[in-house]
Amino acid sequence: MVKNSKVLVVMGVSGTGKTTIGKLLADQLGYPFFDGDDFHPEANIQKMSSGIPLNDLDRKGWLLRLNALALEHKDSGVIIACSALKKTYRSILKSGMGQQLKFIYLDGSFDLIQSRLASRKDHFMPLGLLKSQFETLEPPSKAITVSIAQESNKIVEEILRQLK
Ligand SMILES: Nc1ncnc2c1ncn2[C@@H]1O[C@H](COP(=O)(O)OP(=O)(O)OP(=O)(O)O)[C@@H](O)[C@H]1O
Ligand SMILES: O=C(O)[C@H](O)[C@@H](O)[C@H](O)[C@H](O)CO
Repeated sequence: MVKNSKVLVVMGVSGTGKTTIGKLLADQLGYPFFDGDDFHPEANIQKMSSGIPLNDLDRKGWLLRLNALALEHKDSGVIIACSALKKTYRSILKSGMGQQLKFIYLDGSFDLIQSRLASRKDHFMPLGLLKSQFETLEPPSKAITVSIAQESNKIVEEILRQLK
């Protein structure tokens, strides 16, 4: 229920639509939206921009910052876009949150995401890192899972339906 889970983390690989869907969802629910990309230290951005995937250590401090953001908005509500690729990353994000944090997993095929990323402009994440994103991904078993092979508004409608 939205009532119990006011902190919603929109997750999935690069280009799956976290920012697009997260913003629309935030508008619908009246919660602020934060893009995890804006919380990376500069070194992480440099690394990804030069085509090198982040490792667990690179992501640790970033995930802790996002956990602090989640805790800060525990009672008021927030939407956070974060890849949250591994189970251990999701544990860090969820720390101290219990049932008040829910993951929304945007599920899509490599080919579909590749084609969307190929036409996306002005973003630091190179297309070449998509393979490593899929290799790192451990799909969540307990998440609201929605296929991205549909129009954005339909995805949001389905998420809202599953949150009820
Ligand atoms: N449902 C959709 N239908 C068509 N295009 C979409 C859909 N969702 C997102 N897109 C497009 O796909 C591209 C990737 O979306 P977006 O930037 O929201 O993904 P992201 O998961 O936030 O990526 P990143 O993690 O790399 O920041 C964008 O160009 C966006 O406009
Ligand atoms: O965990 C990661 O490797 C990162 O979060 C990436 O997923 C990017 O930040 C994001 O997707 C940018 O496009």
